[in-house]
Amino acid sequence: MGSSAAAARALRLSARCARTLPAVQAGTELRHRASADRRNLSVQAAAEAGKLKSIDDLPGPSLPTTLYWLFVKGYADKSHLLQGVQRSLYGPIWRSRFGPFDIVNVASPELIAQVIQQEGRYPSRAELPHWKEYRELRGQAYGLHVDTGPEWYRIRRALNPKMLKLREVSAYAPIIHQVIGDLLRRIEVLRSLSQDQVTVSDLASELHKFGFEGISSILFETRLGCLQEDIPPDTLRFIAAVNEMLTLSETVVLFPRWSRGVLPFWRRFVQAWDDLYDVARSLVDRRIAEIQAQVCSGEPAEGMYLTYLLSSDRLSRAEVYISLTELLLGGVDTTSNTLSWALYHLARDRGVQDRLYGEVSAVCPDRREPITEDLSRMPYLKAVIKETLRLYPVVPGNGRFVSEDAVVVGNYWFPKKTQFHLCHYATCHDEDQFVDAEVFAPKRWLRAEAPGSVCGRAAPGFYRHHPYSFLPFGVGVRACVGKRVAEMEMFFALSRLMQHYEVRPEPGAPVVEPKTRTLLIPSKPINLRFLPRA
Ligand code: HEM
Repeated sequence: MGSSAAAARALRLSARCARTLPAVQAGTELRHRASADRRNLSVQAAAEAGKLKSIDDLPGPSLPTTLYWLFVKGYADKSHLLQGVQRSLYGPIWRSRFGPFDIVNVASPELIAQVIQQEGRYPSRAELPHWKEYRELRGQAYGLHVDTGPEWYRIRRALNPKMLKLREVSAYAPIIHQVIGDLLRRIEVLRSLSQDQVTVSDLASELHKFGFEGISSILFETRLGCLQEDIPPDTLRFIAAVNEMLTLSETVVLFPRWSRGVLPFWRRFVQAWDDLYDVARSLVDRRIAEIQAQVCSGEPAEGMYLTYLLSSDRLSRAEVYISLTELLLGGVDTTSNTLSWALYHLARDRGVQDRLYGEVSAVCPDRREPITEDLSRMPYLKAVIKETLRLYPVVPGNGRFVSEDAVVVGNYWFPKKTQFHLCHYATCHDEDQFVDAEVFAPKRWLRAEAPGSVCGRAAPGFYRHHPYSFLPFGVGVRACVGKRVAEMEMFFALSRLMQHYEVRPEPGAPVVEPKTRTLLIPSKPINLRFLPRA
């Protein structure tokens, strides 16, 4: 264990030495520091003058109250709902303490904006001591989620260009369409095997395979065949490991280090991470071998994401492994759950589905595959995805660990190293921000439409929600690196599914509520009927 941790440290040190910040950047950093110091002095002065309250003045539940809510009232897997309950009890900012956590919850867009504005140059979501411990145990690089400060930023800058630039991401359209073609064939097979010849059961699990195939075809430039009849064992292993790791991550962090050998959680957590990492590493290695073979035979080594990352030479091999593991981890459940919820609502709302179908067939007649340029003429398609993410933000609560400076939020002063929890689920479901907040109404996102009613109720101010009340991909330099890829996958998949099928719920299908397992996921299987369009 000691030697692998030392290897990781050596790797990080050598990376640091090789990439000393250029003078210009250092200058900017000094200026940034100076202005932060000035702000800090005025914050400190205000606090000392007694104008500001302190963290100890915040309202919030005691430990027994929290335990009561979680385990007696049953909010343990519905922590997204607890945000709204606690906001109504304590107001838009409150403190909760639980095990090793001491958290300041923020549940109004104005206060969330204040936290983000003070997040500093290298924002951090949360300290993940148990993820760090695992990486040190295995001698791996830290990667995006664990690394902090300039080290995080260096990795992020290497990953951004082929993920966040629209022009670059458009190059992935053909491969995404190929994968969607496989999804359509898979749906045909599943329908034909079902009792009534139209139902696809547990849609979310099928869309997980689609999500895995989609993102890995971009990242690893390899088709894995996740949507074929015989699903590759590594795909199943990865999907199971994501579930296990995310579930255990919430538990492991509560227990002290000495319990690692006594309780079963840590061992299972390590095994889940091993599976995630091994799958990603073997995909990277497979592609590297292909590239080497291409180069040896004089062929140009062309590719998409991984080829670019390797050839840019900005990350060490260990950093490439962990970055690809993290991109894969971020890119499967997020898009697949969002698509599941979108289809779930479209099936229940014929009006919305007809309108979406009308838009898709007007822009892409005769089932023409949409191209990136078509998307600017599909505002309703975008509105459907936005509305889905508003009702079901996959990341229902985000974090900011403000480590560099003291900050002021509301009229409270917080010392540095305060952990903030940004309650996005609560703000997305806030009636003050979104009229008829619990109703699936994509048209609320269409600015061109005259303000009217969502469900028969007049709604002046309809569109005027605060921009920080809806941040499904986060915000600022730390925002989701896969946003553009995710949107493209979801826009194309949904429009092609609409071209081919009308979706309907099973007769007597139950209402499916979301539950929290770090991410917001369906609490029961979603089964839908896929009726072929004429
Ligand atoms: C519906 C789809 C998705 C949603 C709603 C989503 C949402 C988010 C959110 C809220 C964050 C935190 C941002 C912040 O702290 O401000 C995040 C981070 C991240 N996402 Fe996504 N995501 C999605 C798809 C993807 C995809 C497809 C990928 C991979 C290609 C991905 C990879 C990541 C990574 C690696 C991070 C960490 C970035 C960092 O810490 O620098 N996500 N995502």
